[in-house]
Amino acid sequence: MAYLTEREVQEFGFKAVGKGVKVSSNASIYNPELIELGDYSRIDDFCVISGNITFGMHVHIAPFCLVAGGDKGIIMGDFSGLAYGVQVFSQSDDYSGRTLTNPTVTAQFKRERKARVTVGKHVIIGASSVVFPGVNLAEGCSVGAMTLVNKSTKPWGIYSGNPARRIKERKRDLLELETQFLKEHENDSI
Ligand SMILES: CC(=O)SCCNC(=O)CCNC(=O)[C@H](O)C(C)(C)COP(=O)(O)OP(=O)(O)OC[C@H]1O[C@@H](n2cnc3c(N)ncnc32)[C@H](O)[C@@H]1OP(=O)(O)O
Repeated sequence: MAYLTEREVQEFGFKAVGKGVKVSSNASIYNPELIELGDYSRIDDFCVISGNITFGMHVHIAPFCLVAGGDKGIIMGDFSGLAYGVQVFSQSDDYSGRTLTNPTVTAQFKRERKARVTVGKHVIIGASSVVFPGVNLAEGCSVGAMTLVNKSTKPWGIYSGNPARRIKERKRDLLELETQFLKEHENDSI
């Protein structure tokens, strides 16, 4: 994958950018002045990243994801990630028929639902899943491929399906590995 150089990342105009951040030269980034990227976070090819967004450290966005932060924002915690083709929305049109829809129509004829999305620490979301506005994916959850997450989750569960259901408890072994990993990498410099 072709990533921007460290200097290009620094000069991109992000609100904040940590060390070791990688951004693909094939990603589409809008409103960089609203986007904060934590240490070692990585955005891969053909993603669209826009609006108010905060990534913690070691956040990974795999190819073909959409992260649409809008006004309300999307916050992703440390060590969280989106697999291929995940779409996270912080706003959506009114599908009931009470208003007009789509971005070619002015705001007075529409009623968009806008609400912040939070993706907790260590959350991983499987390929081609969709996350709706207002959802809080609590710390430690994993989400199976092709899942529709339309409601907030409780911590450390494995969720899948349409709509998402808690199918299993997620192990917390990774917390011990996190401690070891951070210890091993504490002297890394980039
Ligand atoms: C960066 C990268 O990782 S790139 C590759 C991206 N990887 C992915 O997207 C993989 C995500 N993983 C999954 O979807 C997995 O199936 C998991 C984590 C949801 C569950 O895996 P396991 O814990 O091994 O569960 P298991 O395979 O036993 O499935 C349990 C049940 O849930 C069902 N199920 C599993 N995954 C899904 C899913 N994504 N959607 C709907 N149902 C599912 C199974 O069919 C099974 O149902 P059954 O009991 O009626 O037979």
